[in-house]
Amino acid sequence: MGFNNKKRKSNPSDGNNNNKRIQKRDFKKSNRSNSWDKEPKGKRPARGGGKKNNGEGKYGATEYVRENEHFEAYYSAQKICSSDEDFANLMRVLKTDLPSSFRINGVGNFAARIKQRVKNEFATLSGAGLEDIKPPKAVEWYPDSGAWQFSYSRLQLRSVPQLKSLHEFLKSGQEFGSITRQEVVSMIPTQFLKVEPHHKVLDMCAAPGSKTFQVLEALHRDFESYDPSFGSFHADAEGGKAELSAKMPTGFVVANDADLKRCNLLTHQTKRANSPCLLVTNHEGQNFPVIKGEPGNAQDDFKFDSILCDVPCSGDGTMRKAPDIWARWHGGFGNGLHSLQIKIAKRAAQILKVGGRMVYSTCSLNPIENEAVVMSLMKATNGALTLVDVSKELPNLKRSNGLRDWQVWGKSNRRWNSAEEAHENNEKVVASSMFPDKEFLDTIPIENCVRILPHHSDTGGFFVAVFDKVRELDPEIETQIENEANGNESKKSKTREFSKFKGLGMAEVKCHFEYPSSSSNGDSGDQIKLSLTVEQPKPPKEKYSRDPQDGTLLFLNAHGQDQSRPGRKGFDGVAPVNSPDVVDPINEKYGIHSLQIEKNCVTRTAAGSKPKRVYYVTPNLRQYIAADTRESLRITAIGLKVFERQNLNDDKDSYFGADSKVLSSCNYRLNQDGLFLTLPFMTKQAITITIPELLQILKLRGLALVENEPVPDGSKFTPRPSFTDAETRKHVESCSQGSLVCLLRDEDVQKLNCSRSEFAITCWKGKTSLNLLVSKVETEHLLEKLKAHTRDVNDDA
Ligand SMILES: C[S@@+](CC[C@H](N)C(=O)[O-])C[C@H]1O[C@@H](n2cnc3c(N)ncnc32)[C@H](O)[C@@H]1O
Repeated sequence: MGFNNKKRKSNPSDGNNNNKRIQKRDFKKSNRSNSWDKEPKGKRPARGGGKKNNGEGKYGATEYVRENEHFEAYYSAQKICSSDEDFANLMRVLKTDLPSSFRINGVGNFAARIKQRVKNEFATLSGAGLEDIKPPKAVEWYPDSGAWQFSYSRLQLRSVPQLKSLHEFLKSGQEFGSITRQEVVSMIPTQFLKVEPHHKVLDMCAAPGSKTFQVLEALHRDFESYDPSFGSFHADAEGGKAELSAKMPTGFVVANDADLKRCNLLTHQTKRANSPCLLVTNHEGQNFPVIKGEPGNAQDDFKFDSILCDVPCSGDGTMRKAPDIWARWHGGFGNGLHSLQIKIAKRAAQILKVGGRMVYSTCSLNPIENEAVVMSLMKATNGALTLVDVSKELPNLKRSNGLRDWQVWGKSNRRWNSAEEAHENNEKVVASSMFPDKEFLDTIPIENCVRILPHHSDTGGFFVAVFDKVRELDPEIETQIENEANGNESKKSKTREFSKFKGLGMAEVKCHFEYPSSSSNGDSGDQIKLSLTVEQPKPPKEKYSRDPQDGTLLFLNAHGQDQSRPGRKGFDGVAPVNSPDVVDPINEKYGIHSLQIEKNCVTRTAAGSKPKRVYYVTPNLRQYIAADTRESLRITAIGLKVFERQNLNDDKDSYFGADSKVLSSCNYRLNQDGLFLTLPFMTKQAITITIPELLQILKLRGLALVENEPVPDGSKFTPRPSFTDAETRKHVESCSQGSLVCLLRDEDVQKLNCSRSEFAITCWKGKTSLNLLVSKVETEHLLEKLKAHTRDVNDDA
């Protein structure tokens, strides 16, 4: 047996080192999970052994040895199954590949059609090559057939002709955002969280964001029936605005992760939800900042209604998907992150509102990461939390109860009777909090924890515990949690202070403090080592090279008002942007004054430069970040992009043949993703077109303004047809150059039985042509959707 654990530091209980190791592995996995064409996770040889042969395995990749006597002995001793037979069943299923699964995204009117298609077309697949394979089936416990599971391998998906359309559907659906590939068990915690549209939610360990996406869906659930009316084109524009504000969630979600790269991945994954209620932050969960400023009471700490702690863990519940774990697993596999998991859960309990709900989850089978953490949390919070009995919730979900007793083993695969015994034998990571405290356990309903075992419903393994907060934490416990967090934070601020000169072309002095290992916060009085390094200046980074990390988060402030909170300053103390330059031209161009950009939008910019992108943020989320007067939140993404600067001075000066003099009055263009939000407020730059014109624009990615006038098409000029309808021509003429929106006419919307927003597209009017400003993927999707709608109409006729 070759255990690949040599790099593990001797004291993993602080979590940091192991954390990084596990994060790195997770990150690779999540990248791989984006494609339906790539090999299954874990189909790579584990360093240190576990490989069965070098030949081609079942699905064209190396097969793994899926056996580990210590694993079997450990979990048999933990009695995670009800009988020997049940355990044998578990072991059998653990050694098989995990079926694939996906969730149909509830956001958007398209969801119902997708469900219908899956039910009618894919759930009934049969024929040659599929004899031994069950067709996709709806996940029993997931509401409204919103989640599906199937067992085709990727090779089968690619090569069996009957599966071709399913394969295409999965690929394009994932890319466009109508479905999300997600493990069935990973869908569970958010269901127990019971998010309501008015909830302020914190997802503490959120990347890569599959659960955040579910939270966003829950927040936006009333929004699904929203169909914007457009300022100048709809008789009931005021009604449209009222509907927008009635259906826009008043809640929001803060999606946090300790790993910056993974925060960016999360931003990318959740972009498809088009939500102005999302804030992405980059903190260690255990140190997540407490913001002063509960609405209406600036003195109180801000508390969340719902908190999800999907903590980093050893992940041995994912063995079916990541079979390399078999070779690496040992008796101490679940010990390394136990202390960190407790710290994260305690911080969550502190910043949860009384009456709020918190869900703790892991993809581990291990009681050390599960029941032992729950026990420690319940002890630490001293009655402020109740461990909720959720046996009546999600009634079709097969599960078993939390364990009342368990054993603690070490990496030598020995069982320890106490932390002292383990320490004497050099297993320093073993902590007393890992051992079941029988007396205390008798006082809590630990069986209320939910264990999902892979053989219950042919899934991965998972653990969930649901807590309701029934009273505030005792003040001394609050102080203790706060001190732990502040201790860690103070280390960071010292480093920050010295990197103040970053990017100014001066030599940088970097200070590194090393605290004695016995101290978590450097206050122990033992010697602290300080080392200094001087780094020569690097060439300044290009501004806006990434988005949205660069620059400082600022509130737009059109007329120098709102002095109580003029703007969020960066560490370099830049002042808010001179925003009339931004706000006034946008208002003028799109007639969008009533959106109140200066009040509702934020941007990131460096001193003296114009913002590149303008993001809409819902009022309560804006209030939350505005309350962060100490600027302790490290924000990596926020809100929904509604306008984007069109740079007229670079090589796109004559963008699509537009006149730069005309455009320089407003060089911000509309963003397709934010249309549902901007449209009801627009009184200019929106036109209606016919169905054939829409079809042509989508197919040709634009139309000429004068018949057959050669128009720029990438690097060459090609003649394109023009608009055929006289009314459309009049509309196009009435708009100024730059970005505008094309919509279907009301009668066509009715004819196609679609919503007005479904086929609203942003275009760019140049001197000679009108060009699409929608990505290629989205264009294809719109085309497909338009064809489906017209087919339906023709079929009905
Ligand atoms: C199990 S994954 C979360 C999966 C995510 N909830 C989802 O459903 O997509 C655990 C995450 O915790 C993050 N993490 C590790 N240590 C952390 C800490 N101290 N605080 C917050 N996040 C942490 C990792 O970067 C990783 O993204």
